[in-house]
Amino acid sequence: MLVLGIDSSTQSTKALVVDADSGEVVAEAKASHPDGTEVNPAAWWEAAQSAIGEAVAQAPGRIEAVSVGGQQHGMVALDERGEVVRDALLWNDTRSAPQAAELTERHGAKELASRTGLVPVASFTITKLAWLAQNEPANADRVAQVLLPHDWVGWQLAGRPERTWTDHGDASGTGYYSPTTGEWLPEMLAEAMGGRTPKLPELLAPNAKAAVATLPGIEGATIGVGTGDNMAAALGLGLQPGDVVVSLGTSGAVFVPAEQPSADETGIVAGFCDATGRYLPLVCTLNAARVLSSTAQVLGTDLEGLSRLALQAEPGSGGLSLLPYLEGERTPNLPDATGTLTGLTGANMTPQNLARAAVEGMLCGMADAIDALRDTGAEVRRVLLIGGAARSEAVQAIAPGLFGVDVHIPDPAEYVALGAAKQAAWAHSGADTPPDWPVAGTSHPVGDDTSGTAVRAAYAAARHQVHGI
Ligand SMILES: Nc1ncnc2c1ncn2[C@@H]1O[C@H](COP(=O)(O)OP(=O)(O)O)[C@@H](O)[C@H]1O
Ligand SMILES: O=C(CO)[C@@H](O)[C@H](O)COP(=O)(O)O
Repeated sequence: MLVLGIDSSTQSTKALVVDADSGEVVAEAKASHPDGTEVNPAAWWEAAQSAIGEAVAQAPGRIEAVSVGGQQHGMVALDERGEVVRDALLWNDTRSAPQAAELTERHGAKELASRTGLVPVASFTITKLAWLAQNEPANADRVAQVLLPHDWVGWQLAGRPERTWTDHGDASGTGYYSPTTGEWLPEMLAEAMGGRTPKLPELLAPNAKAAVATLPGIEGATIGVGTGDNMAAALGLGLQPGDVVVSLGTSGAVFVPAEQPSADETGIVAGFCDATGRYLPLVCTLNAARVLSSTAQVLGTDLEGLSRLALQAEPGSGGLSLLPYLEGERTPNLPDATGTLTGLTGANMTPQNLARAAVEGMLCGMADAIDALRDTGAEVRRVLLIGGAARSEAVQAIAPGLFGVDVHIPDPAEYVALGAAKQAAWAHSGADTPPDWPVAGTSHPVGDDTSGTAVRAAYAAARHQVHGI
């Protein structure tokens, strides 16, 4: 039986056709999304149709089920007719930072963490809706329903039926959902929207059959409930207790499977649900893979060239530290920050040191995130490194020393789309548990590499010097 998994993430849509019995990927395709932190969802649909069309054309049979994993938190506001009211504001759009601060001021971080699992930052959907209500009231008046990116793409696959739906994983990133009760908090949404009460999608179980596809090429396929991209990656990897994932895509996301919901009032760890009915505490930065591509551009090289240069420099980059807040930052909560390179001298300002400082700066943020998860009681047995930038040799070589634990690199694959495919197979089977597909990879033991301690100390000192934290 063949199933289709879709990853509608920040930079692109990926489609994988997977053999549901073996977990083997039999066809795949990708289509780009436009740049920017506000995007017309029509661009996601165009990319989805293109990637699905190409993948399905290579598939050796009929697609029985499909699911969508999508970038989390994006605000997709629809009017009475189901048309988008304005371009979606994405998770990495920081304009709603003042609304996040207002919400926290009004309710207190402790209360919000215990009610919603989150302390608001500009990424979360609720702050974007509050921004809309305050800045575009005429648009806010037209909002009849709010969806998340994966909800919207799944709804298009089904031919835009009357019913809309979502899952608990992606719902837990809105700020108007309770991970402890598993229900929406419509009063939070109404308050953020100045008393307006848009409809919310129906919350479905992780293995629900949500709808039936109408898209030519996959007509009649069961549509699974879908989920957020990080929840889909966790499902695709089949995590064991103590497995911490560091996902280096547009965002740097660090997460671990958990049996209980979390409520971190510091706001560093977001208390999300996963895509199996359990939980996924997660720390997310705005700056990951693009730190490397921007640095490669400055150095006049490509990503392989950047990796080669970085590996020619010594740990510590000759005294350079890069605070990589190129898009502002979410963790730490510095929405207006810019990047800073500290420690420059005539002697150390080499392409090799700059390249290594970019890799170290990106990974130091991830190492801080692993510590934050540990601080909430999470067991850290090993790190699994995934996402586009995990393909970099320099990243693979430098990560174990900075993280201070063994790093496992699952074979390069689209784990979000694979998790979505697994969810589709689960929904189609009606089984109690998702299928167990093998994931191959290579281990990079930390050994006696202690160079990371000094690198992280220099990075922390630079952050303290520049941002006082
Ligand atoms: N070999 C590599 N080295 C470093 N970065 C890479 C490499 N291959 C891909 N990337 C980066 O990975 C990013 C895409 O990763 P992906 O996980 O697909 O992101 P997203 O899910 O946010 O769309 C791009 O920014 C790309 O430049
Ligand atoms: O905001 C978060 C998680 O809270 C991001 O992880 C988004 O879900 C986007 O992911 P990528 O496109 O970078 O994979």
